[in-house]
Amino acid sequence: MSGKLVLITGVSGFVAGHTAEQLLEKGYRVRGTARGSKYEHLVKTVNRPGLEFIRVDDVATADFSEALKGVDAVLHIACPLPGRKELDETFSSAVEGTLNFVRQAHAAGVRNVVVTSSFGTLLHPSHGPAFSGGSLNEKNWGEGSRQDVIDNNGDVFYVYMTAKIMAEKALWKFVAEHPEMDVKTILPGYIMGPYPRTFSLPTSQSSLGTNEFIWNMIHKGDVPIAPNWAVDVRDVAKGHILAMETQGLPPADPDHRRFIINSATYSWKQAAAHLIKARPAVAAGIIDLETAPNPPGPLTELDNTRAKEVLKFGEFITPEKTFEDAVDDFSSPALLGAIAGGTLLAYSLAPGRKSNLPPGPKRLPVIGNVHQMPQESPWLVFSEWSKTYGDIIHVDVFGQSIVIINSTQAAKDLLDKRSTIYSDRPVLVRYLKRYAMYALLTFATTIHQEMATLCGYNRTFVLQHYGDEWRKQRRLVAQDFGMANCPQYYDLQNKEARLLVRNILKDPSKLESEIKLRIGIIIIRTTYGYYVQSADDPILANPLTAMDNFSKSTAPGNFLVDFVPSLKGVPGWVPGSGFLQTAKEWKKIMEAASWNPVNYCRDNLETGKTLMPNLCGNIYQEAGGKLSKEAEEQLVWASSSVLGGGLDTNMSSALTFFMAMILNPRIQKKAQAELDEVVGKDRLPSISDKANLPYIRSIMTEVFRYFPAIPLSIPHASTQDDEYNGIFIPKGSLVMPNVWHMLHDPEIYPSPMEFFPERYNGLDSEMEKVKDLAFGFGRRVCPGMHFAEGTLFAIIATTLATCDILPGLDENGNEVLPKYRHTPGTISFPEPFTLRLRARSPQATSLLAEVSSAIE
Ligand code: HEM
Repeated sequence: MSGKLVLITGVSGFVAGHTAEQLLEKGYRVRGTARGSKYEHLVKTVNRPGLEFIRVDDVATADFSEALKGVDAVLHIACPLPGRKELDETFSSAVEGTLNFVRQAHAAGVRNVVVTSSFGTLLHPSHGPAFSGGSLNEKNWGEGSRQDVIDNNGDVFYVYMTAKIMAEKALWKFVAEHPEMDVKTILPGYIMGPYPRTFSLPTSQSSLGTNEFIWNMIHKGDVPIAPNWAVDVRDVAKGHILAMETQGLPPADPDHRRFIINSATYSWKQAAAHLIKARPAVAAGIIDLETAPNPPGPLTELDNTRAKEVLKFGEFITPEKTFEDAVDDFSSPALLGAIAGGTLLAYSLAPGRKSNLPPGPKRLPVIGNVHQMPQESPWLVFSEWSKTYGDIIHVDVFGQSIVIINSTQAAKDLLDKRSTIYSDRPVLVRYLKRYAMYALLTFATTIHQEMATLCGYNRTFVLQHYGDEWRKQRRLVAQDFGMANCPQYYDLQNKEARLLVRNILKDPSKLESEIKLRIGIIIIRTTYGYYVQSADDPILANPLTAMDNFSKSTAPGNFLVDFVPSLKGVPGWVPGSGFLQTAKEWKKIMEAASWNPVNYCRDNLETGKTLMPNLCGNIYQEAGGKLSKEAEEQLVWASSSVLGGGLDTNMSSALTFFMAMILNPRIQKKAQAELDEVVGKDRLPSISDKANLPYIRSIMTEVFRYFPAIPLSIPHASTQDDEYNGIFIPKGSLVMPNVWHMLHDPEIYPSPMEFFPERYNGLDSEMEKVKDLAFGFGRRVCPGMHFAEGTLFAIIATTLATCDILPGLDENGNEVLPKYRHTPGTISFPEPFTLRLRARSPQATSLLAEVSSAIE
């Protein structure tokens, strides 16, 4: 068939590039399709006799008539990956990406068609069959459905495999209707190996393809738990060509026309052991794989007998050679140079996408993005980075765009002004989770991990995508805790603040537990109309246990399912699937914690036991005592977000207040003078005094600034491609405002590490600027901010009016001052410290003693 013309789609890709090279070597002529910018690049940079290019932008919709002219056979290798499209769009572009091309090939009279499919079509997207021993052959088919993907929260593997299954099934349906077509499909394992030399080398880590696994393995990275089916890219190319050349198979029969192309099952441990010997130069970069999690069951083989017998494939390249050649390519100066220049901002290399980083050595090295990601107090590290990289740091962590914003202006421009496209919450894709969890985003991953999802924590709107369900739940909370409604809860907040001070005065060692209890009481009472009696009251204790489980479930590495989300489909008997049981139990606790108080509220409305007003009670009363099932569910999950959103945050700020006061006796004196003058000593202050107490307001604001409870806010996600000041921000970016940095900018807040309420000159307009940052942005801004201020103000004013706050003492009676140190996590607390309270006067003590602890 020498001299015949073969059309290859997506010719600049890893497999297609090798296929083109091998065809040229065999004497074929090759026409390759490429998308716009790649096409331009190829035309300028590649000049090889027998090889021509044609521009095709979207395989799902393009007109291939020009491309198909005079063609003898076609190899359809271009593969539209799931990317960040809507689900239906992903599926239809996968199916149409195949059908559109094959239909046109048929219309153009081209019969010989080879289509690249995937091992993913052989098994269920859960990967269960991959870890059950035995072997898979071409007769196996995976079942994937849209509902399955949704049930698995859009897990990337589910999306990818389901799209591939749908596309290949649609193809065989078409072939059945057109039996004159000579179609074959190629099902490769994990494709690895060297890059084709005719085309440019990858220019970013995220474009290394599956070779990225090897790259990570030799750069102190981690390796995925995968079925370990290894095939050399050159063999995949060879498989396409042999399939194209093989004639006379039974027509329209997928059972004889699908070909698994796979060399062997080859574990990471085997690969590591081999490379340490064969390529000692990379040995130091390989982590100890003995500690890597084991697959959940015995690996299944991919049976390549049909390729050997029907295609006369001959010997496959061994995985050892594949790994060696890939590693050799990695150390080629050309590839290293290309990557080192661009990985931090992989986007910057695509046309129209710009880097904001200066060229040259200041760029973080390629792997540094992940390994340099700070584990503790990342806001402090990002703040340092801003000195080098500027106000917007755009990091690519294994293909996930993360935008760290260190400037108030940029945060407001993007998250407030463009809130229509920056109000989503991130779904952290598998790789980001896998790698960054260890390093970067303990805080961000806390909100979107698989275990957390299994336990049902993703149902409250704090974690939800920007959409209808979020909107409905949020409306309920925002309306009840909005500014105008807050005064209805002042009495309760005042009373609990007073009981708090009275109890800590008695026993200062209870500082933390008492703050937690009192804030818990306030929130449960205002949300459900139930007055919590003690810390072990199940109505408070259950949600606290649920929150605690949430932290455990989201702690990096605690649950294997976080590493392989698709394990959720694994049957319970598979070793290692114990997490399913735990998830079940924790889900039960979460459900009880969320439903019980709502049930209490509803069922006791008529008896009068439900204390009014309260969020749920108000909603039931408005609806005449009964809600539809859907509305009730919304209320349950909306109300459960109040404790989650309001407890730790308020508690952190209250602790910061006590810490700052211990360190600043001068400020205490000045605040007490204001309180004595405005409120007098005959009564306790109240939230209604707030308007007349500018210095107390300034202290409260300075608490928010000095030690913001959520220093990196809760990350938002973008839902559209965007550009800001020449920087391209891709759709799906995780956007993280470094609020701590903004509130410690010395240009705006001189001597930022000093607790200095005078910096606001008593001006509310200046104080608002702090709250504008500390409570988040745009449509996601904290709906409880006014309510939270009420609680905190009551605690600050009551404590200062009645007590002096003194440092705790060590065992020798020496004063111990607290240190400005953060605990890790999304919500950060000052590190534990001790204090003493001293009543300012007998009168203050008796005013506190008079506070009733009756249920109200
Ligand atoms: C000092 C106390 C508090 C601080 C510092 C604080 C801060 C924040 C911040 C920074 C966010 C993220 C906003 C964003 O994504 O841009 C947030 C969200 C949220 N907060 Fe607060 N908060 C506090 C108290 C409360 C209280 C008392 C409630 C209960 C009413 C509450 C409920 C929520 C909820 C439900 C969200 C999620 C909003 C959404 O995703 O749409 N917070 N908060």
